[in-house]
Amino acid sequence: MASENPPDPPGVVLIGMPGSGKSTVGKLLSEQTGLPFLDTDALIESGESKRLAEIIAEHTAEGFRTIESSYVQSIQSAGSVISTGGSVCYSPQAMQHLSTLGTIVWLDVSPDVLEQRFSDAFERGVLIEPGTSLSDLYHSRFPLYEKYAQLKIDASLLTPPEIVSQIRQQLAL
Ligand SMILES: Nc1ncnc2c1ncn2[C@@H]1O[C@H](COP(=O)(O)OP(=O)(O)OP(=O)(O)O)[C@@H](O)[C@H]1O
Ligand SMILES: O=C(O)C1=C[C@@H](O)[C@@H](O)[C@H](O)C1
Ligand SMILES: [Mg+2]
Repeated sequence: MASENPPDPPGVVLIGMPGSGKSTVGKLLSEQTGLPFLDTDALIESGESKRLAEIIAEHTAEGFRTIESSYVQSIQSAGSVISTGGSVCYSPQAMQHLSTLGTIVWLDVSPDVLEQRFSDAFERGVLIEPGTSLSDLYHSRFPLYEKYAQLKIDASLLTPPEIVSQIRQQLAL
């Protein structure tokens, strides 16, 4: 787990698997704390004027990672709540930049629960190899999320308000 001191001003950066609740929890945390909200997936879609699935289809998974990394590195909003895309963990440069914008909080949700939340991973444009399960993806990304997270929330059995409450308590927000 990363151990850098939280940045000032106290932003929050949410990372984790697709479907782990980063966007849902991020919006709620922003509403409760008054910190501005930014979703990097929305930033990319708006910048490219295309849906994520279209961008991935056009540029391949590797191309999407490069695009995502570039958008994330352009963010200047320290002191915000930033919900990231699940694949941002593949870019060390993006993760380094995010660590200057806020405390990196990992919403860890088990593959079983993720499966129940959505079954259309391919349609959503998740960077997952055909024939690979969400569970495989979870286990392959686990070490990356663990490496960059400064705070891990075991979020499988919690509601969004409960997750927000834990984050606020842990970060004194
Ligand atoms: N704690 C939770 N309990 C139950 N359902 C949840 C929880 N958090 C999110 N959800 C639901 O799971 C789905 C995915 O949530 P959300 O879009 O916030 O995930 P995400 O991490 O932002 O995914 P992505 O990486 O694809 O952007 C939504 O339908 C949302 O309502
Ligand atoms: O986890 C992933 O591979 C992704 C998650 C989404 O949030 C998007 O960032 C994109 O569709 C890739
Ligand atoms: Mg999201």
